[in-house]
Amino acid sequence: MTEPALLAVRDVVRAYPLPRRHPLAPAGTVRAVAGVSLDLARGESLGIVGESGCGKSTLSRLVTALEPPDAGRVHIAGHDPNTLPRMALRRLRRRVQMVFQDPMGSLDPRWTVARIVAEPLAGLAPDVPRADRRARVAEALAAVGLGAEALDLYPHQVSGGQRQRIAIARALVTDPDLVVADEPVSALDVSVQAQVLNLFLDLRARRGLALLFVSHDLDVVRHVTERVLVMVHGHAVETGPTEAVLSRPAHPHTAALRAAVPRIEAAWEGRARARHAGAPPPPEDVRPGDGCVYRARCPWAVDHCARAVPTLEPVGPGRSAACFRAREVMGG
Ligand SMILES: Nc1ncnc2c1ncn2[C@@H]1O[C@H](COP(=O)(O)OP(=O)(O)OP(=O)(O)O)[C@@H](O)[C@H]1O
Repeated sequence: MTEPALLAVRDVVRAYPLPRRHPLAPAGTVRAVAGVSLDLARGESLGIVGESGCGKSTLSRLVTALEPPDAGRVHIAGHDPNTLPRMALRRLRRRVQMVFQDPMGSLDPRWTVARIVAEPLAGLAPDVPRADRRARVAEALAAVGLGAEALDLYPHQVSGGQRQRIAIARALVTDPDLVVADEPVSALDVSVQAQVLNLFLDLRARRGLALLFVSHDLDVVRHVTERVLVMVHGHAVETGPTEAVLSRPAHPHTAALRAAVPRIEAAWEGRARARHAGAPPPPEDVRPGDGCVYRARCPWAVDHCARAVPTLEPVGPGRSAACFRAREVMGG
């Protein structure tokens, strides 16, 4: 019998209530993820890219079963985590771990490194005897290049790069098959970003780890992933081998992301600031069933794009794009 895919995601949808602009305004929802499918095999790496607010983080919460989808399904190693009994869900969670953007925010400042890294073992792997936990923690720290001297330190006593290594060690301690990393280097100094990215590459090679890597930074995704999925307003609009997609985009949004990195960066930072001040309003130009999600911004849009919704169609080896004019965008 063939082994099921490590991760199989089909048409997942996740909607959130919109903040009301006025008490009398009708309640609405934003579809943060609007019907995305993806597959990931053991040892594979997939980058999820797109602008701020396109649904990358929501998608990563769905695939790690931190949230259930409103529609569609997520299967991890053949199991739907949202229907599993509690003990079976625990066993499955060991196999999928997450690394977040801000290690300062995701590591408890009152806990030692030893306790932080051991935490998933206590919660998800109660079968690992207490006496063995410290050895497992030391092994996970060694895997990220930290020695036993780190065990009794607190997060504020180490550098930003080391904090992210600790977060990665915590993700590795249950010996997962898949790590989902959500912007894991964007809070780090540029000088340490490369070290952490190389650590992900190294861990993949040594442990056969599958990696789902969320980032707004195309260069970062290019460095660490073999395949990429580009999102716009909750939709997957292009997917395929990373190098092929980023060097010769088939969707106008991929081309815009690639061409306008400084502009996108500025917008990303602006929105990140706005989010801290309160949730930014979602784009007004998109309604489900209202033609192509990208058409309002698309330099290539034609009348047809307002009448029909493009679906992902093959555009090359292992590649697909959701654009009626993909072949023209590719210049072929
Ligand atoms: N818990 C939530 N409650 C309400 N709205 C949410 C929630 N999480 C996400 N959203 C909304 O869903 C949309 C997608 O957000 P998400 O954080 O998934 O995007 P993102 O691409 O990861 O953005 P960023 O790069 O800024 O993190 C946004 O409009 C956001 O405001």
